[in-house]
Amino acid sequence: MKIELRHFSKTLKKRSVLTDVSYTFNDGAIYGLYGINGSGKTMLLRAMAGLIHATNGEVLVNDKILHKDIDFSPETGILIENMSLLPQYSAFENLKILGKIQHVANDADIENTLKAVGLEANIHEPVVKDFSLGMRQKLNIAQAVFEDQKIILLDEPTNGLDTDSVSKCIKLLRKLRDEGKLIVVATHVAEDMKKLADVQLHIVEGKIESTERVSVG
Ligand SMILES: Nc1ncnc2c1ncn2[C@@H]1O[C@H](COP(=O)(O)OP(=O)(O)OP(=O)(O)O)[C@@H](O)[C@H]1O
Repeated sequence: MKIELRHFSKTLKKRSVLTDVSYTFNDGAIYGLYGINGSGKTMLLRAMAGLIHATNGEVLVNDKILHKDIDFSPETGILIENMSLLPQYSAFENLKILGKIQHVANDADIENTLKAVGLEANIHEPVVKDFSLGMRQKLNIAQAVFEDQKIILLDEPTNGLDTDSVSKCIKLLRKLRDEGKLIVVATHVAEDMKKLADVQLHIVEGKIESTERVSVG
């Protein structure tokens, strides 16, 4: 798996939100996008997921150009802000319904993923009625990974999570990394970045200002 940005630029309302970004993301690593609010982390994830069109340049997923050769990669799992969960259904049912689109995950996969994110006690509770912010976030993480997606793009996955849950999330992502997935996580929390990312990308004003390969657990 590989995602390649080639001179990717995006202008919104006459403002450049991503400027000439070129970078290749490879599998078997966790990449951390780190930068202040508004620096362009979410936009970069959106570009990689095929959720925005380039003003200039292109994104290739496994050498296929997004919006030309393919619209999006079916092997990509995403957590981007304002995800919609079905409020009247339980965590288990939400994943079951999503899973019907691709038929990759079975009930055991769903239960195992919900356990890995720390939702085992709550999987059959109605979502909106009973779920806290952190519980909803865990379910968002679960939906991004439960179908064995080879590429996982997560925007601020630790938002709303307590310390134990952050550790669980990190453990899960490292396990997936070790299985050979390509993982990209955007965060403005320096501590999470240090614990998680094999490669840190510092995003400043819509550009990758620097990259650093570090060695984590
Ligand atoms: N629909 C839009 N129209 C115009 N500008 C936008 C739009 N959406 C986002 N932007 C701008 O794009 C820039 C990058 O936003 P982005 O959401 O990628 O930042 P971010 O690094 O993810 O920030 P945060 O840490 O707050 O989530 C910001 O300056 C933002 O104001």
